[in-house]
Amino acid sequence: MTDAQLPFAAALESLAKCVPQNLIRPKVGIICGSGLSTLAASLTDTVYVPYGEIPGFLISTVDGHKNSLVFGLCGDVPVVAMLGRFHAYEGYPFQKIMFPVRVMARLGVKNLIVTNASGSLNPNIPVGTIVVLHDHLGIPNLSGFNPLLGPQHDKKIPRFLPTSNAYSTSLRRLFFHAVHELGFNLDDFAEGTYAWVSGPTYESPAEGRFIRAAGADVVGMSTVPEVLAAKEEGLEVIALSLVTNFVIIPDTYRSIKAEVKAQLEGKIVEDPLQPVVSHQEVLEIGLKKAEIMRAIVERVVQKIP
Ligand SMILES: O=P(O)(O)O[C@H]1O[C@H](CO)[C@@H](O)[C@H]1O
Ligand code: HPA
Repeated sequence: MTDAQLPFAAALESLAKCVPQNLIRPKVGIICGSGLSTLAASLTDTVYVPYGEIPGFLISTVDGHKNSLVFGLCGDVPVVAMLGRFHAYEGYPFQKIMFPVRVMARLGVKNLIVTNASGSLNPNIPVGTIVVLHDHLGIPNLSGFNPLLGPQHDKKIPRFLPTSNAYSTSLRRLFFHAVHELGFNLDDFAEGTYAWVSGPTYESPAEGRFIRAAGADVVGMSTVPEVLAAKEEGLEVIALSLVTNFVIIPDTYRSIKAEVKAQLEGKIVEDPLQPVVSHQEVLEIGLKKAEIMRAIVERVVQKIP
């Protein structure tokens, strides 16, 4: 499928039928990451449209993703939020993963707030930190799986999209002003580079070490396709990553050979518990921190000129 075959007209028509006039031209779009669907909880006058009722939309199969587009007011600003997103590891093609962003752009959205859950690779960025992305390292982009590969579907969109300016400096500035105005300490928030991996496996230690060495601070399995589509559509983008776990990157490996040798010498060898990451843990941190994220996102939306 190419972008030209995506059902834009049908999606817009179906939304126009169920969303009232005062909400159908949202100014800001929000994508809620894993466990972060409550970001839209403070919207008023809400209208929920299940993804299943929008032509061209997929169904997220991941826990913590709610499968509705919600239109509503944030103060007096009309916004649209995706309660749940689509990931490549679900077996979905990139064109379809990016489709909702392109629909948002056609509805009139000019600013996109993308959120996600991520693992930290940086010892200075603890679990629970909200990281404002200033760059990304798209591992699939570098290995022949750039989401924008394919025919140029719209001559108005540049064939060679620059990405050095992917993350809006003005929205990032608004974010830190919002943090300050809400009484939070700026030093509790971080700025960093997001490594995008395809998933669905969490990183092996060697993979974690590799992307850390390449300069990433956090890692996740989403966001970059949406950001690329948003940039193609001319949107301003801010991406907020909630660190839900540390990527396990031991300095040394436990030597099973040494342990067996010790056992053979009659020594007692402990078998320590080896921690592993789980999506449950990701969702739990999301639940704990979503309220702070919601308050800041709400304030940022109000401050967008
Ligand atoms: O990026 P979001 O959708 O927030 O979710 C993150 O959490 C899931 C893994 O726990 C992956 O989907 C990863 O990308
Ligand atoms: N790795 C990749 N994606 C993630 C992680 C992680 O450690 N945590 C949440 N999403």
